[in-house]
Amino acid sequence: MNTNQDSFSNCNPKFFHELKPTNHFVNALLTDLYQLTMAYCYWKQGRHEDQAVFDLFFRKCPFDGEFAASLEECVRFLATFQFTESDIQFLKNVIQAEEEFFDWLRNLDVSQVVVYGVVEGSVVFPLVPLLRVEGPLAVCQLLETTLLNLINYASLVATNAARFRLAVGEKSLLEFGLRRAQGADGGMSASRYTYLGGFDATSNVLASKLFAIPCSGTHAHSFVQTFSDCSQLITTKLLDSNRNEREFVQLVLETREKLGYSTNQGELAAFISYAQCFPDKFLVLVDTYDTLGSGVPNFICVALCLLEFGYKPLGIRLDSGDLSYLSKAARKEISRISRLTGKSELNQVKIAASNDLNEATLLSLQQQGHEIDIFGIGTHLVTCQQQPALGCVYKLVEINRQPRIKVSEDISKLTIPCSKNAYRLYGKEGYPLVDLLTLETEEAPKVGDKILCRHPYVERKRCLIVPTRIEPLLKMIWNGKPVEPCLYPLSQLREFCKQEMSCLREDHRRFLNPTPYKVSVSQTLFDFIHRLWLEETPIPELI
Ligand SMILES: Nc1ncnc2c1ncn2[C@@H]1O[C@H](COP(=O)(O)OP(=O)(O)OP(=O)(O)O)[C@@H](O)[C@H]1O
Ligand SMILES: O=P(O)(O)OC[C@H]1O[C@H](OP(=O)(O)OP(=O)(O)O)[C@H](O)[C@@H]1O
Ligand SMILES: O=C(O)c1cccnc1
Ligand SMILES: [Mg+2]
Repeated sequence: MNTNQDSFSNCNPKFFHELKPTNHFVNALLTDLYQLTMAYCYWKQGRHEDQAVFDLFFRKCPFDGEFAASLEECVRFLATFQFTESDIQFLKNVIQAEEEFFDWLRNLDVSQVVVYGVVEGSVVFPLVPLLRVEGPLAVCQLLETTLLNLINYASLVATNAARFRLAVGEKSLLEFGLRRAQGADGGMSASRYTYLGGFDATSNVLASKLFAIPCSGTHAHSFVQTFSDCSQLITTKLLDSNRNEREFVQLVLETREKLGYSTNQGELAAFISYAQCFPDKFLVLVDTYDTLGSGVPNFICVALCLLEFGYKPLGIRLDSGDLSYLSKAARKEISRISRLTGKSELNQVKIAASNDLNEATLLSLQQQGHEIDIFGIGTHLVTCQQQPALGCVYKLVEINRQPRIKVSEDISKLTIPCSKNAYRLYGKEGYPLVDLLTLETEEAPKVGDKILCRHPYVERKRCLIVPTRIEPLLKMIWNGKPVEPCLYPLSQLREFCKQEMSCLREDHRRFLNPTPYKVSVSQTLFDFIHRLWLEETPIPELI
């Protein structure tokens, strides 16, 4: 397996003035038309400078917990937000507006915008703002679509990765999804945010370079198929670990003879060729012809000879069939030969498995028992087949210091009005117990106080908590310019994410019917919501 960890990180805060979105498509025009039509109406009404507050949050998730991801890209987007002359010329064809509106757009910037966000890699729960965006109404409105686009998939795929991590425990997880991802950006984002969510490496070379992710991979079936027999090998020799050139192919053929294997000759030639190129990274795909009848025996022959030459073979990859059965059978044969030859190092080789793996197959494999050490996962990871989109929304909660609410028949679609703060309250055992939303103007909750936490909508649901620790969740990340520190190396975010996961109580983490984590509001905010709710809903007259 080839692994490259010598990548650079582009997260140095010294380069704030050079901040640019990673994807060239991310700019002020990457938005929905309706943001611009609304902006025009605000401008016509002279309301574009009204002071607005928007919350970006999600309402429900399958996991009862998500990871916030892509905050760095939000900052990068804000750092370059402007309409270019060519954007303006294009927009003149799209919306009928007065010339002065386009002059206003031309000079628009986000210098008056303030953004608070939860730290990238945090576990976040429904209704808690991932971002709180404050500033002039029109420009805050214009940010909606792009911020949602940046956060939704990144957070979803990071969460999906964390679920795969939960399913396999400490085993290695490789991301193989580039070929199946939704376009180039989908592939790049998947590699980046699945690493954040707990994968160990990616096969995506560009993502490895740009985001400093360990790069890892094996080979495809085509490589095996191109060989017919050992006569195609350009040399029969190999340098041993002491740099002495020695006959290798003959030794492999003799080993095969001695062990009594009758295997596919082309496959054997392919494995020898791979070993000659990567003698210390020998991990080969064994299912091209017959996993147990040919692939595994061929691997064993070459691996034994590599050991003889002073190298440590890495292992095999299974890519079809019953992965539980095949991994156990392969391990058994490897152990048998290890005992037979007295080569105990052979027993240390790893078994990798791939082929349409998803959360359900991983959990089932755990139940059945298996000998797999490394899982390579592509399609189901990057496409998030279990929940293909995260439903973060961006809602107005305050205008000119006046609270705003969105009323809905569906109680889960009510918005929580006002500019708010969010706190995570921890209990005696050290686990987070609830997230508490308060009015921004309220005093912060204090450790040791008895705090009444109310369900935002259901009157009878409430609890008292005496927190042993309180973490404010929203930190200022943009104040007309980036607020330091807001950019962290991906590896640091990954560690943080791991730590966040381990802090969650077991019953919140389990796959089947997890206990919902409580997101509450203070008594003051509760009263506020319910008063506003009644005020904004007309009383129907029955006739
Ligand atoms: N022990 C197992 N328990 C549950 N699911 C498994 C197990 N082993 C493999 N799988 C899954 O079963 C599916 C098998 O795929 P499929 O029916 O296409 O056969 P295949 O092995 O890929 O055959 P092919 O030789 O055509 O590639 C894959 O999604 C794989 O992840
Ligand atoms: O199955 P995934 O989770 O997407 O993982 C990546 C897959 O991509 C590769 O083969 P590919 O699917 O291109 O061809 P194959 O299935 O015929 O081997 C690899 O062999 C895996 O099977
Ligand atoms: O390196 C691999 O084994 C690999 C990479 C991408 C997709 N499937 C497998
Ligand atoms: Mg496949």
